[in-house]
Amino acid sequence: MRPVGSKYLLEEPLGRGATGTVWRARQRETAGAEAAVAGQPGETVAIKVLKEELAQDADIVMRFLRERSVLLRLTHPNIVRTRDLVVEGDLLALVMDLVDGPDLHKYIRQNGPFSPVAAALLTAQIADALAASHADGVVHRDLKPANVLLDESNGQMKPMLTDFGIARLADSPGLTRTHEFVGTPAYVAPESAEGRPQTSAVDIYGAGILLYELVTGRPPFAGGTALEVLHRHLSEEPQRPPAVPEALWIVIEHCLRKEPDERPSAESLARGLRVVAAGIRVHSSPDEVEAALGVAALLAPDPSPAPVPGAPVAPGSAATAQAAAYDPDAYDPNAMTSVLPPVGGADATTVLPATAAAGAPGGAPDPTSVMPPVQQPDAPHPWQSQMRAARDRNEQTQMHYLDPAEDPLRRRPQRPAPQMPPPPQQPPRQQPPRQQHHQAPPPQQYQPQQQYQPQPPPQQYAPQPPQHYQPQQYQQPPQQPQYRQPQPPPQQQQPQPPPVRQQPQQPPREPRPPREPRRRSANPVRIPGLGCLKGCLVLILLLFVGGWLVWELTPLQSWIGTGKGWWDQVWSWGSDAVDFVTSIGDSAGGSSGSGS
Ligand SMILES: Nc1ncnc2c1ncn2[C@@H]1O[C@H](COP(=O)(O)OP(=O)(O)OP(=O)(O)O)[C@@H](O)[C@H]1O
Repeated sequence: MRPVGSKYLLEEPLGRGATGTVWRARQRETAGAEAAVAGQPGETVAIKVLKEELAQDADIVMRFLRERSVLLRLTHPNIVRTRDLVVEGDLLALVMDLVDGPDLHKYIRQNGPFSPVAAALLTAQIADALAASHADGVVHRDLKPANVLLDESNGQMKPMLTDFGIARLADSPGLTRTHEFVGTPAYVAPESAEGRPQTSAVDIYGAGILLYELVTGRPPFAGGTALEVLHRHLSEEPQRPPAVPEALWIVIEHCLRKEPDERPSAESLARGLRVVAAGIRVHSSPDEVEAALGVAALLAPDPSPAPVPGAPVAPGSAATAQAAAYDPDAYDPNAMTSVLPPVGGADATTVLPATAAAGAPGGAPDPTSVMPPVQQPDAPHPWQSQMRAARDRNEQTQMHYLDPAEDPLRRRPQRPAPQMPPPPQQPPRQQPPRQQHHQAPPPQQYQPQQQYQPQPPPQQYAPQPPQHYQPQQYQQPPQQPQYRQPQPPPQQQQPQPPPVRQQPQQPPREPRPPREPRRRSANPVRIPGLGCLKGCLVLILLLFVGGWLVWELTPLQSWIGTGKGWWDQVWSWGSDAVDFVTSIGDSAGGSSGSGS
């Protein structure tokens, strides 16, 4: 079991999605005032741990924190409640209510399609959730069966919409750099596929696709590559399958209009679906049947769709005025966030930039009252302070980079360098700045096309020559080639952004002089022991054995005509030698004696 912050323990994974893994988890202690739901120790919750690559991206972390108040305040019987948001080191997690039941995608795979009545009633509840969030200015943008959980806890199936706010992360380059397709092609509205202005109508389109899938078991535009599916959304008119009653088809067809301005509001959709459900039952009254067939009258185009913050809005559309209130030129997520009422108590208020509180002191959100936050030019961004505060609050298992030179597992014994003339001076190496995720870059401008158009990968992830990623700690003396980096050729040194965090400057180490080349041995053949007494004895032994072999195995004996064995011959040679030495001694003694 893994702790998340100080308050939660991850127990087992429930599922994995494009943006992270959802875990069943347990509350260790009551959460602080910054959480929307304090919870009780021992309580079971669901925690979505965002993918590491997202959590390591300062831009996404900031985005996530900005979404905090959006996520925490969304409460509706058909919306999975977000209880808390955890930032711990490189971990980013959403704490949610645990829903006891499968998601709609799994349910359809296991049980097949719903009856038209059940599908209409289920989608009506999802439309209720959408109506509430749209009224709050929040567009889901990733509506699909996998994001609808079926709460079966009370003996009946209640659809619960989840993953609000996660789609906003998709706007960040953090996802597009992974070359994954952000969003699910089968559920993407034509305007999103084209990068056209988006409003809450994208959720209505998603609801239409979902309703179609609930009744038929598959979405209308599926199969083939993602591009083919997107193309079908743009160009193909869906055909009514035999399983879909006519009244229900009228609703689906209105939701799937290519032009977003022709789609109904979520509220109208919910009402229309209930009317249809009443008129397509087995025992419907003639009036109910007639009302169902006349449902088109209830599905008038939404006069004021909620704009997606940051998305360009079609000129002249009803959403233009609202969107203009957010920012006429570019999307400033802070402006959006600053209008949101604080959630969760006193601490939550500090989440918001100070200027935001003045602009929107709680209460119902009103997009027209958005006050852009006033920022001091050199002051840290309010969300940077918030990010730091969140990290500090949750910091438990911080990971630290360990200099390999200081790593006791990697460090080599250092011998004193021999006294050598200094090597020729190397030019100082250019140290590339290392992107630190603890400090965030300024918020990026929202690009609506970013989600579906290939983007050049952002600089911090761009493939670089290896020397651009060599941190200073990897500088090692020349005799440790495994840590050496190749000298960058001058033309490869590209201009780099200034480093966001200064590393403490380490005094430059003296490069070690290259080792003196090893002298060749004077004994290239390397006879063992040669040059010492042992060597002499070994040599004598070798000569003795060699002589024996030559004596015994060659016709040398017969040539000399001794007929003796090796030992006898050696003995007689030895005796001869002794006699010779003795005779010399005697003759020397005799001559000296005669002389005297
Ligand atoms: N609050 C929750 N309670 C219980 N189970 C949950 C909860 N949230 C998600 N799950 C389960 O976890 C699984 C993964 O959820 P996730 O939202 O990551 O999946 P996804 O919607 O397919 O992914 P994505 O939308 O990121 O592509 C789902 O199958 C869902 O059943």
